Order: sequence, then C-alpha cells, then structure tokens
Amino acid sequence: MKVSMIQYDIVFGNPKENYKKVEQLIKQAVDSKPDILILPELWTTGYDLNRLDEIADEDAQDTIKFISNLAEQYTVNIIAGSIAKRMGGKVNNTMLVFNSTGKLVHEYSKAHLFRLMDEDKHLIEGNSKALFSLAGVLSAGFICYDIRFPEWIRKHAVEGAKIIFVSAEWPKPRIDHWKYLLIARAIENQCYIVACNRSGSDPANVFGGHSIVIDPWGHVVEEASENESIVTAVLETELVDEVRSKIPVFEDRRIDLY
Ligand SMILES: NC(=O)CCC(=O)C(=O)O
Repeated sequence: MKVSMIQYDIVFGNPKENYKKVEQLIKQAVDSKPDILILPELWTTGYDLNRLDEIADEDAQDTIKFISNLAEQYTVNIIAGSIAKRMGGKVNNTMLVFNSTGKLVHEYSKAHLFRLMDEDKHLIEGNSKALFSLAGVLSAGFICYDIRFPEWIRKHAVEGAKIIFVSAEWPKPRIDHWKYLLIARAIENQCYIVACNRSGSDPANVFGGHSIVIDPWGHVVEEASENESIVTAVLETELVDEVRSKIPVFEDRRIDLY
C-alpha cells in the first residue's frame, strides 16, 4: 500500500483559499499513484477559533462535496484531515474519510481537546470510536493531541487496527514529543503510523512539519522536513501480523491486573 501525506502551510481562517491550495496539492500528489492521501488537522480554517461562527463548515457539507469530487475524479482514498464542523450550533474538530469512489465512509471527532491552544473554549469533544476500513485494511484515525493518550490508541489496536493515521497541527517547540510519542505508539501497538502535520505558522504558533511514517518495529520509513512537501511511503501491511506473532504483547497483557 502506498500512502502520501500532504504537509502544507494552511491559510489562516480562509476556507476558500485552502480549498484552492488543497486541490492543487492533491492534483500533484496523485502523480505518484498513492492508494491513500492524508491531510493535516483543521486544514480549512487553521486555528482561527475566534471566527468559527463565520468559517466553520455547516454539517461539513462544503468539504464533503469538495473532497468527494476529488476522491472520485482521481480514484483515490482520502483521509481529509480534520475540519471545524458545525452541527446544531456546536463545533467539533472532525476527521472525514472518503473511499476512492468519493463516498464518505467514516467520521471521527477529536476526543481530547487541547487546552493550550484554547480548543476547550470553542469546540466540543467527540465521543465515537476511530476505527474504519480503507483500501481493505482495518485502520484508525486520530487527531493531534489524541496521540498523548496511549489507552485510546491501544483500544483500537486491540480491536485490529493495523495502521494508525494521525492528522495534526503540532507546534515546532514540541516536535521532539511528536516524533517520540509516535514511535512509542508504533512499537507498543505493533502497527504502522502515518502521521501528517502542517508546516508554516499562524499568528500564535510556528508548526513543526516532520510528517512521518513509522513501521511496526518503530523504524522511520519516511519523514518530511519542516517545509511544505508531499511525502510518499510504501507500507507492507503483512509486517504487522509478523511482528504481532513474534512478540505477542496483546495476548501477554495482564487484563486481570490492569
Ligand atoms: N493541535 C494539537 O492538538 C496540538 C497538540 C500539541 O501540541 C501537544 O503538545 O500535545
């Protein structure tokens, strides 16, 4: 399986400009014939949370139409990062997953809100699971701060997820946490990690890039620099079963103790 991560500099608070930019980047990315494309967190608005009244996507309708058309046009599965989705006056940070016919197959709203970037003041947390099947592989998709909660990721690995996708806007000052947390999640869950961060900056933060693909042994398969880039990697999903049978950590858990 081939995956491409679209690490780009999100235009602050401007969904129209971000749609234009993402259309160009997706057109570029499909040249390397990936099975799955992934975008960063809150890619239509960035962290312009004070203006969500104006710029959140009502019921995600604009984004669903936009990404669904691109997925169908290029026959590619798209994990459309996350967007600010308004429903009934409340806004979630929601990941949207489309298959290669353009069908929306899964939605997940960020379960852990990140107070340091004021998410708790503007957004509501999600309550649903992150598991989905795409391109024939059982996977799970999380959003940024979620990766600091190993129990949440483990729950999905135990239920069979072989690839953990992550969309993020992770700031540069903690980019070492980003890398080490993701390597730890790959090793402890014996799965692939495909994690797409943004690059560039907004009025409050500089973001760290370094989108990354990690294999089930914890080895880095591909890693971006800090700059805008599209990074493609090949995943050998059989490796997940191989590692899980060699060191059967899921079976060896002491669920009677913890
Ligand atoms: N957008 C986020 O959730 C950022 C999380 C983060 O920076 C962290 O250190 O955790």
